[in-house]
Amino acid sequence: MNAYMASVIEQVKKRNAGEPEFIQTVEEVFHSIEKVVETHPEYEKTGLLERLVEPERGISFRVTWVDDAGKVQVNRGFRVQFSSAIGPYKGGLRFHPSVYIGIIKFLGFEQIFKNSLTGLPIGGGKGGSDFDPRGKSDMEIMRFCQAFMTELYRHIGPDVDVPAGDIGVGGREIGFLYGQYKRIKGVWENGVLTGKNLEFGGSLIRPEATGFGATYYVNEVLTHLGDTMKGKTVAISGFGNVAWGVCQKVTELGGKVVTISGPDGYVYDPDGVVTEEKIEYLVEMRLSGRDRVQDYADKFGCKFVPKTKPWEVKVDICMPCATQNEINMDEAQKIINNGTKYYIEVANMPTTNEALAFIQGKGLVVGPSKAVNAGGVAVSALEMAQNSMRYNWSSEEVDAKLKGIMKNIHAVSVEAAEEYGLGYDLVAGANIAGFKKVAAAMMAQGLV
Ligand SMILES: NC(=O)C1=CN([C@@H]2O[C@H](COP(=O)(O)OP(=O)(O)OC[C@H]3O[C@@H](n4cnc5c(N)ncnc54)[C@H](OP(=O)(O)O)[C@@H]3O)[C@@H](O)[C@H]2O)C=CC1
Ligand SMILES: O=C(O)CCC(=O)C(=O)O
Repeated sequence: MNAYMASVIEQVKKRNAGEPEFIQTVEEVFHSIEKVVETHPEYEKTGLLERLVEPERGISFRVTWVDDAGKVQVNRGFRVQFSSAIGPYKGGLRFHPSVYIGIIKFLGFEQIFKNSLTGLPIGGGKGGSDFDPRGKSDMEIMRFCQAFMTELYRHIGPDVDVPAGDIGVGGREIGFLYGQYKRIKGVWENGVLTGKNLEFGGSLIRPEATGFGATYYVNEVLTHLGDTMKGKTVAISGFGNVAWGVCQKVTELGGKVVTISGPDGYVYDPDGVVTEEKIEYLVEMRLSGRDRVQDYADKFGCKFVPKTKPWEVKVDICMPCATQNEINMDEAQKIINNGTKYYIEVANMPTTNEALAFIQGKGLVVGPSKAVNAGGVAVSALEMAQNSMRYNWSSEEVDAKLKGIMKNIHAVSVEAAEEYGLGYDLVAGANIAGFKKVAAAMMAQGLV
């Protein structure tokens, strides 16, 4: 790596010691954009990379709430407003016990480039809490969300920062958060959050957008390579919001998802998660708050493998849909041994940098998460547009726009990789295309 970029990485490591996920994503992006930075000496003169890796603003706050037993609970809340170079900060909220500032910064940094790739005017941000929703009653979730928003409201707004869902945050939580925002502000500003229910300004297709978008992206890859989804077997991890959207769209396109997974293990369903009943059951399992995928195997009479990830199953396409760094070198080796041809990241940063390089080195076609899962935030931006217009598009209209956005993300990634002589490298292409737009906006806006 060139001296300028190496020195910025050194600084990132020093300043953010104890935040390995954040350091990992910075290294991953820098690895891809080296050739771009080399042809733009003005980036070094203006400290562009140093500015890019430092959030514009970050807040950490106490969230005090009372559980059903009357006991006072204290959690930690975060919002990192990473970059407003191309639009208001935009990105989800994650409620999970593993959340700490390093997770929020890694997700916020990824969001900058992902949001840029959508072609829509949205900057990068992310937030969340170490609150564990598992086993909590609706009332506990509501009290937590109200307490969280009681601090967050002063930092967000439809033209400032627009949070949405991520792991542990779905329509129910967004509803409680919006109710509290409205109560405090006393105005109808539903563009402040996305992922809302339809009755108060949500967009059709938002719940399924990440999974649908990911599948549209895979379809672009297959078409580009003269292949098709028809008859393909697909392994996925996770069983949440993203996973069920993938199951539904893969089925529609003629493929078959044969695995799902949870913290308890994975399910192998050779007939595929293809019927409406099975897909609806995934949604039910997630809403139950039990976080157990074995329930699916028990209900539909298929194989359950405890405490194991699904990558040992032989399939044509692997699509990790659960969480960060779920694929390390051991899991990557299994994917290679199975002769899988397409490795498509859907969860945010599901692959360690070492495993990603290994998989790419073995010649698999790799779709990077920033590009593949961008359909979720893209439809969130369409929700913002509908809220501003005080109007709703039909599901056909939103779906057509989503399809167009995913097609374009693939196309600009291909073009960017080719421009720098990198061939069909979708990882580098996505990073370069996302970065170039943000860098151009930063250069035009002066030293901020
Ligand atoms: N929802 C959206 O619109 C978008 C989501 N994504 C990404 O897609 C992925 C799946 O999201 P979603 O469908 O909502 O999630 P899921 O409902 O599938 O839940 C994630 C799963 O990952 C498990 N997990 C294991 N380790 C961790 C960890 N360290 N942190 C968090 N979860 C962990 C969780 O189990 P356990 O709780 O037991 O650990 C849970 O089963 C995530 O990476 C998310 O960031 C990306 C773009 C948009
Ligand atoms: O819809 C959004 O604003 C954010 C989705 C998200 O958190 C993500 O893209 O990882």
